[in-house]
Amino acid sequence: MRVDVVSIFPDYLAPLRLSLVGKAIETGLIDLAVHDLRDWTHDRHRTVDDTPYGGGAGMVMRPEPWGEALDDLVPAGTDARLLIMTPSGRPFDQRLAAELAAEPRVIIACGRYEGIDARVAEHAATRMRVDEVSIGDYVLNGGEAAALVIIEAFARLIPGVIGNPESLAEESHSADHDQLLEYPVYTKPAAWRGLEVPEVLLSGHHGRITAWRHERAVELTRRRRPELLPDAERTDELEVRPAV
Ligand SMILES: Nc1ccc2ncsc2c1
Repeated sequence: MRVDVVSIFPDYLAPLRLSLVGKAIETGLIDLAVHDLRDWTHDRHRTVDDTPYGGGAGMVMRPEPWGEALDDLVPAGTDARLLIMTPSGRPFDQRLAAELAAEPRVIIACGRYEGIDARVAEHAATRMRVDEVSIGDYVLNGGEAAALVIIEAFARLIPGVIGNPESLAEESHSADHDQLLEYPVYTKPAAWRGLEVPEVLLSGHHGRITAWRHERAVELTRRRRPELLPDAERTDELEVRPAV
């Protein structure tokens, strides 16, 4: 898979050369190229922003550098998927991560300031698939952190990137795990600062361990993310219990 990232802070993407994604790059599973948007400017100050039409605070990223960058990175007739990082985008989730892991080519546009001129997405959509994507409802200074999150999330799903693919199976939000949150995990020592590992996990009884883990996953999901519960596991907190 080829991944291009365009940003005015390309060094922000340096961590991608480390750890899991870095290994995938070294082994050739991922071909990563990070570009400085200012390479597609032509004025002395390498200007990438301007004041917003209609007024308002802040600055907007000019369309011309983005247009030229995408022209160079995605020649006519190339099949590519453009992800534009923006707080007003569709929520990023594991389903989208899995979709992206299967793409041959992904370009990630990291917006800054008040955002990128809307015509960039509109024009790109005439010749490639475009998704405006958000990693959550909070304030960041730009899209670079989001690009790091999204690349890690889909890169680890590419076959061969993770050593043991079985470890993908039971992770929180994975389709194999009914979208439940992951159950609590423990390792040695069996007792630590007066806290014991749940006895069932030491029992060697795999059926009981599996059941206990599912119960803990449902309990955790019900408490922290009830909207993720499958219908079969939903119980109404205010459920009226018959008087004894
Ligand atoms: N502030 C903010 C929040 C989410 C997000 N996702 C991609 S860029 C971005 C920026």
